Amino acid sequence: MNNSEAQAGAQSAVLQLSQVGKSYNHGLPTQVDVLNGIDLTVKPGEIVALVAPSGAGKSTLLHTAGLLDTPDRGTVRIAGQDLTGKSERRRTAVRRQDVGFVYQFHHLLAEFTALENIVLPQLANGISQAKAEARAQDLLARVGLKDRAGHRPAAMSGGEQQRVAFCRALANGPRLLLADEPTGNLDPGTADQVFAALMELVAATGMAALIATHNLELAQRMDRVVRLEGGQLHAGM
Ligand SMILES: Nc1ncnc2c1ncn2[C@@H]1O[C@H](COP(=O)(O)OP(=O)(O)OP(=O)(O)O)[C@@H](O)[C@H]1O
Repeated sequence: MNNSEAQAGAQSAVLQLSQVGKSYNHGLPTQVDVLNGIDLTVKPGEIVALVAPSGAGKSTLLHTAGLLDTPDRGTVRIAGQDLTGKSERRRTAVRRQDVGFVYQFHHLLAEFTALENIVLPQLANGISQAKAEARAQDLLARVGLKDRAGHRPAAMSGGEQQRVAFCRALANGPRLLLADEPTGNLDPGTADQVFAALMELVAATGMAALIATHNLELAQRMDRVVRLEGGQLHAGM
């Protein structure tokens, strides 16, 4: 790749981490470099699997990429904007607009229906009730949950709840989806269904996705696998 190709690639990237570093010193003389020179580019429509041994820094990496945490070194760019050292207000605005998160446990609001859980973040973002409901219905239909719109989380299976959590993460049309073990709590068959729904959503929206998983079989089905170990990213498992 020549310089202008590298620049063009960087410009079209949704997420670009350059030489990102993060250290903790635990109050001890020895410092732990959890992230040490991380370079990662994720483009629109690309799903990248992040695999890592427990404690390797997977959550730290996802939180840094999603602007929930700040790196000690290096730069984090989302949709071409360098957000390193920018105000918390600006970072929060970009996070709300451009980043969707999904966790191992769905964290849906128990007293609200599936539809309402997907509508609420849109209302908070200034979208009208009618538009928000239409989008929520559309997202639910895409993940095969059209007839569960009126169900509360307690009346849905684990896999259904997690599919609703994906819809909620996508409610405001983020460019980047970050997921931390989104199928970690599900049996293999359900994990498969949830993953298929995720693939469908990424294909339909052209989002970029970085998905941390311990499930190597699912990881292999993504576009690319990166492994975090010793503070660095390596290609493949
Ligand atoms: N706020 C903090 N202060 C000090 N050390 C921290 C802090 N957050 C994380 N660590 C340490 O950094 C390392 C990476 O933590 P992180 O939560 O990112 O790991 P992980 O790969 O997500 O782990 P798991 O897969 O077990 O959830 C761990 O050794 C952890 O103890």
